[in-house]
Amino acid sequence: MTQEPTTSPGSPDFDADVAIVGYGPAGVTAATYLGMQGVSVIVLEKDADLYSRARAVTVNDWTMRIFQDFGIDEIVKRDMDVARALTWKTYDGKVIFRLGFTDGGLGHAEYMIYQPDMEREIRRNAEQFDSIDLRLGHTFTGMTQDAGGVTITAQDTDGADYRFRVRNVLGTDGGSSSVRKELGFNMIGKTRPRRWLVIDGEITKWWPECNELVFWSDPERPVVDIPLAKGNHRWEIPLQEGETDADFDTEEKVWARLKMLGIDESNARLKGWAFYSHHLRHLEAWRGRHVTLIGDAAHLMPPWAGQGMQSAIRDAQNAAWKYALVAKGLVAEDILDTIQSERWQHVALMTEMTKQLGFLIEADDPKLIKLRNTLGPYVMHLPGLSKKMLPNTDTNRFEVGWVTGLPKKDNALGRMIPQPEVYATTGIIHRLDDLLGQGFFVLGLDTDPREAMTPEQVSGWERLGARLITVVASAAARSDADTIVDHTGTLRRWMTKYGAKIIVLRPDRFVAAADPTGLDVPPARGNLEFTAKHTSVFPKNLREFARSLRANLPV
Ligand SMILES: O=C(O)CCc1cccc(O)c1
Repeated sequence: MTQEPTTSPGSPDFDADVAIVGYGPAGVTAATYLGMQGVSVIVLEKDADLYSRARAVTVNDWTMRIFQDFGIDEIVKRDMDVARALTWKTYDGKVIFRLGFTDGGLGHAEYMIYQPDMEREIRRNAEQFDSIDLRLGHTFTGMTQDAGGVTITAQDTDGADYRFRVRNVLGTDGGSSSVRKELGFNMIGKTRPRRWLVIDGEITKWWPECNELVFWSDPERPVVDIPLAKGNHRWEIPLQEGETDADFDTEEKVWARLKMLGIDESNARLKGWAFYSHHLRHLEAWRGRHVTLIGDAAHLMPPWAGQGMQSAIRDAQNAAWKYALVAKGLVAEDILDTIQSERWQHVALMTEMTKQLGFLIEADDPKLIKLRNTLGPYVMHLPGLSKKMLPNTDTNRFEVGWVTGLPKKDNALGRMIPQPEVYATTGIIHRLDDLLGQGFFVLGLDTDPREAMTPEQVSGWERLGARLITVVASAAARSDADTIVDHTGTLRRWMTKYGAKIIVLRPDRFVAAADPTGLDVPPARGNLEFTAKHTSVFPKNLREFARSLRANLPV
């Protein structure tokens, strides 16, 4: 049966402003941000129930900052354990490499998670938004695009066909994305030849190292040994030459492999196992007219740095506020091109970093192993190594996107602002984001932004809903509703480091504009055109950029 499109109040030609296809962590993140803005969303998710197996294992400070936006960081944390380090060890106990997680200044730690619990919580939170029309068990079957929008065809839980119409679509339907297939977009890249057996269990009796994240680095028995939250545990084991999935088709055979690691039925309960091939693939273009693909639908990386799901969540954050501006008619749809340009830089870096970490476990050439085991213990003491090798505030940066001007080493453009504690007129201490809330903010250091900006700049940002705020060192300097007190001096040091008295923050906490580079609202495509002319500063294309990042990594 084909139902005719219905109309929704507020947008007579559309059933909703946005369709989200896929309700994994990226889909929920995007839907939540849009729901918070009252933007109407139809979500299609083919599975009726939450996927019960853990896939992602960790979240870092940026992802937690997103959950803080949702007001649920303290809630999800109850089901998480703080992660401290990644350690590569040999079975005789020698530590060949160790990377500690450092405080990136974003206001959160790194956590080990149990994905089904985390997902249940973010889904539960999203239920509060009336503008989200969640259709679980509904399958996306196709779409047609025209100048005004997209008509989507879908199947409901009874298998009945129907269609509806939206302005824009966000494809968050994972590695096997139907939206991507419908667009006819193909990913480029490689699939690694090794197949991995991934075993999930629950600890029933403690064993040494059961709470340590260890990459057992042995050519015969390499294992990624991961303590998940709440007593859950995961072992990632590459299949050896000649082994196939069929060699692990019974519990007995899976136990036999675990027993080689010293784990048996007295230590753990087996919850399940699966086989994975690791992909290094991405789309050259994420956007096709009114449709943008993000997360695994646009890029795939191996798991060793715990960055796959998190990259998808960050893509969703980046996309959602832009989709909201477009839905409200505040910025031209061209802004959607900056989702890829901004996010690809970070995704490429995370992919390269993952490959480097993978080398430390997958190496099977005896010469390389010798080199790794000899040099690793020295290299790991190099100052600043974990800052180089793990995601942090410096690498969170983007250079090509929705900013006014050209991001450079010594300016604030495209950087995520740290999150110190601050207070306002009540004197109650808050984390910065909690005090600000969602939206655009113009921050003036000891300066009322209105006095430092042109009336056009002020009205341009206010049109996007910006609040103008003066940042002072102490309440004695000034105290009114538009003042925040940076009593730790963190914002002052950060802005001063980048030579800015005024910065404009986007809803994702990245700097869109700053003095002295310029305080105008960026054009819809930001500096995309502008950077193309600056090939001496920016590589000709982003693949080349990823290659240069790889060359600059320390191992
Ligand atoms: O191999 C995996 O699945 C991820 C291991 C991991 C966990 C936590 C942090 C991190 O950087 C990597």
